[in-house]
Amino acid sequence: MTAIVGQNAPTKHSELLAWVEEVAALTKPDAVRWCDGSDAEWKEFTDLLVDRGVATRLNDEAKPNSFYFRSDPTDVARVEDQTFICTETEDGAGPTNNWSDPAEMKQTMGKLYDGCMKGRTMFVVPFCMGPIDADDPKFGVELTDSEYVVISMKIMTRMGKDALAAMGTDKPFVKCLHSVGHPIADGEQDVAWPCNDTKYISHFPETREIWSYGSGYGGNALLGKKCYALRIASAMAHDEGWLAEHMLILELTSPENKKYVVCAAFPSACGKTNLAMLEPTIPGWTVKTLGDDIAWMRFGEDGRLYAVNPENGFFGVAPGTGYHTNPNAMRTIEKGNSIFTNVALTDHGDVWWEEMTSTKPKHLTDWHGKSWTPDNGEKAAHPNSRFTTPIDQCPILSEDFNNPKGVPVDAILFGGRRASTIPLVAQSRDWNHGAFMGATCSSETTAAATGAVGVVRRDPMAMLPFIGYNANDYLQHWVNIGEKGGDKLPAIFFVNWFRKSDQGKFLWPGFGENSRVLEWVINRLEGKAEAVDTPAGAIPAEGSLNVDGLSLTEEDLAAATRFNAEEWKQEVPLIEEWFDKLGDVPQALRDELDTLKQNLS
Ligand SMILES: Nc1nc2c(ncn2[C@@H]2O[C@H](COP(=O)(O)OP(=O)(O)OP(=O)(O)O)[C@@H](O)[C@H]2O)c(=O)[nH]1
Ligand SMILES: O=C([O-])CC(=O)C(=O)O
Ligand SMILES: [Mn+2]
Repeated sequence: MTAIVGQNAPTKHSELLAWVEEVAALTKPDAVRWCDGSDAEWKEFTDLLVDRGVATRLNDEAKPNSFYFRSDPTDVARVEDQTFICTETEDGAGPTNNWSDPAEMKQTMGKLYDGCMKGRTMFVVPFCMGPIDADDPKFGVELTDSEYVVISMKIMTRMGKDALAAMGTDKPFVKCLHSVGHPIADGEQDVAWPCNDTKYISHFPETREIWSYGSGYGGNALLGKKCYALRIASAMAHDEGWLAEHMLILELTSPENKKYVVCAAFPSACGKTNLAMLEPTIPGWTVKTLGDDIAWMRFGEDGRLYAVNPENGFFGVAPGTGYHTNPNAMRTIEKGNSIFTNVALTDHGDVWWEEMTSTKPKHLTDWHGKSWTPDNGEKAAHPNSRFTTPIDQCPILSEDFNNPKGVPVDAILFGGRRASTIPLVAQSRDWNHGAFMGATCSSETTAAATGAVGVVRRDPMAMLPFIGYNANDYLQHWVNIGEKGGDKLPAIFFVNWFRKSDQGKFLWPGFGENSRVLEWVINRLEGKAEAVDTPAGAIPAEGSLNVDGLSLTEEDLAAATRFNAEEWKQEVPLIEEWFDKLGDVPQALRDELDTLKQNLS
């Protein structure tokens, strides 16, 4: 194996070479292949996957150069129960993460990795999170035995020979080890979606390493995404004085032609992709997209916070995406060069999912590979089925997407999926109140992670599954950023598109109409919108939210936007319970809870 690694290696990076050799010796692949990220490589891999019957090439007229995958039905989402933060002390991982001792975890997983790539090729996938020409480019190398992961990483990151060249001979990189955990014995046939019932998604923030085993699903297997750009990066950000957050980034231009940048943190499958690509329904406003899932925010020379999207593609929730909800996502995927996983296949070789079109096709092949008709009572696409598509195909991509310095942030929104209590929009009094809003954010669980759907849980800054260290230290870091940034920091708001009527209907139409809330947010920054102070923050005064041309009854509008003291009195003990669970919550946030209680009484 040494010979194979050494001979073909297009790098002289000694630490990388040694690590590739070490992993190859452990996992025992049949071959090692260095990936260059070229179009020829993409063609070779996708041809091979189609020949093997693993992928289906979509109809070239509908989705050129695009491929369809069905996963194993057990491997469809992130596995939070099997996700670990491995730090020297248990306190390092804090009260919200699964903790394991690093040495113990490496021993357990070392046994699983032993020979796990037999019958497969180990791919070496160099990548950079964020622009390669950044001042301090953040490199990674993923070693994986999955071709699906390689082609997905080509879409989602700056992957291949340019990243490898920029790493030189000694630049630091995050070691990302991944195996589907499904060796092929001599003479055995491979399966379409190899994986293993035993899964571990482990992070070693102190040594900046990731070990993933047993899953091929996005958030578990594309290690540049949640594992690196959130869990490991949040630990880096803590040490280096910046923020790595589960946020979209959008640029908004007002009718006066003034530009603003808004970042928004919503939990998984709660509307980031949709808001990032929003088509405003109000005249004169335009939106451009910078990112739909992750924002890295650093202080610029002028003392403001600047946001960069470390990714290079979208890994978006398919169901609910259509021309009526997110036309820009549809236009992005229609250009092709995309991967679709666990959606349904039409009889014409195109893809379909629930709510993509208002009428359902007469016949489909569903995500299980079974014949499907509209009357069979089952969903054709898995609720967490996804499209993987290059960001540069987005018709409203901001010119600043590749700007290594990022864009200065004017406002941060936190949000969740709450049927009651939380008003459509509320502005925080100041940074610490905003951090309190983020820290106490709660949301109904979605299909993006395995486990029950629709259960309300606290999800601080939409980062509960993604904080790579102690959650209290993370919250303290937010407070510290507030002290450092002072009055140059973005204003913080809380939004909730998901409040429901007593009949269980969404009160607010959402999607493009959310532009009205963005307009109110900007008008607040400009001192042009009236608000009413409530214990939950400042909410729109009557008439200050633009509802021109919106078909919504007065009652529904009032119900969507109102502050209800009774509901908030019920919320307080839940927040107290949450803080008790966290334990060592920053004093500044405990003070905010006291203020809330005082204001309510
Ligand atoms: N009612 C309502 N639903 C929305 C709105 N925006 C998004 N959704 C729904 O939220 C779900 C997922 O939204 P996405 O935008 O893909 O979620 P995301 O936050 O990008 O999720 P991850 O990629 O998992 O981090 C879909 O089912 C959408 O239809 C909205 O304004 N109102
Ligand atoms: O990580 C994933 O698989 C997809 C995602 O954005 C999330 O779950 O928040
Ligand atoms: Mn996400």
